[in-house]
Amino acid sequence: MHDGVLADHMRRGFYIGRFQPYHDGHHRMVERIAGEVDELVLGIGSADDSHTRHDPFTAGERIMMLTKALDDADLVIYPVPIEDLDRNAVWVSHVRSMSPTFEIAYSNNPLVVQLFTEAGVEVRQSPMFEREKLEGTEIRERMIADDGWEALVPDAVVDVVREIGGIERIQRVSDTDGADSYRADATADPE
Ligand SMILES: Nc1ncnc2c1ncn2[C@@H]1O[C@H](COP(=O)(O)OP(=O)(O)OP(=O)(O)O)[C@@H](O)[C@H]1O
Ligand SMILES: NC(=O)c1ccc[n+]([C@@H]2O[C@H](COP(=O)(O)O)[C@@H](O)[C@H]2O)c1
Repeated sequence: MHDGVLADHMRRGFYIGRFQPYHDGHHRMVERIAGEVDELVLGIGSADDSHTRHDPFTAGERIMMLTKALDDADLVIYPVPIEDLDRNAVWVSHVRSMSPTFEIAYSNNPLVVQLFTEAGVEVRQSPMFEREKLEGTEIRERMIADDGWEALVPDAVVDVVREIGGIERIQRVSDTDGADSYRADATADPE
């Protein structure tokens, strides 16, 4: 089939987040997006970050979370890891180089909105859903306390977090964050 014909009938969106973890706020946003596009690229932002209090989960683990959570959705999804760059000015080109093509970008992140808008990409925002609790930072704090986080993420995400030992990991790395913990001698005297 000719590309132009396909584009006339099918819309593909792009939604990027760190998804640390993928939670019910993200899920509600994707459900809303599903009413507007046929296919959705899910950009796994800061893809190379993991094993810290702020970014506990690897790109692969985040792919598992959102793929399983969206198993029943009436939407074709393409999870694509996107590493960070030092230069915001070329970030949209970087995204495009990694992603299937898309017509609409979805984000509530002001920098992401700014960069896509400057690049001439249509950007759509959504309301924030129950933001007082549907926030990655709040959910990670609850994971560290292992108290009440399960109700704020899709059931499939609970399963993935349990499968990968995610609670033990975030508890452990949140104790050692700030130390150069990948170096065995990080706390040793440099002399
Ligand atoms: N509750 C929510 N309702 C609607 N959109 C949300 C909600 N939470 C996050 N988003 C949006 O989803 C995108 C990805 O967000 P992100 O992965 O940073 O989650 P977060 O909850 O803001 O996490 P963190 O606290 O770790 O920054 C952003 O555009 C963000 O504004
Ligand atoms: N210069 C860059 O690398 C650049 C610019 C804008 C957004 N991002 C990334 O896009 C993602 C945006 O997601 P959030 O809305 O979850 O913050 C983050 O991972 C952020 O680091 C990276």
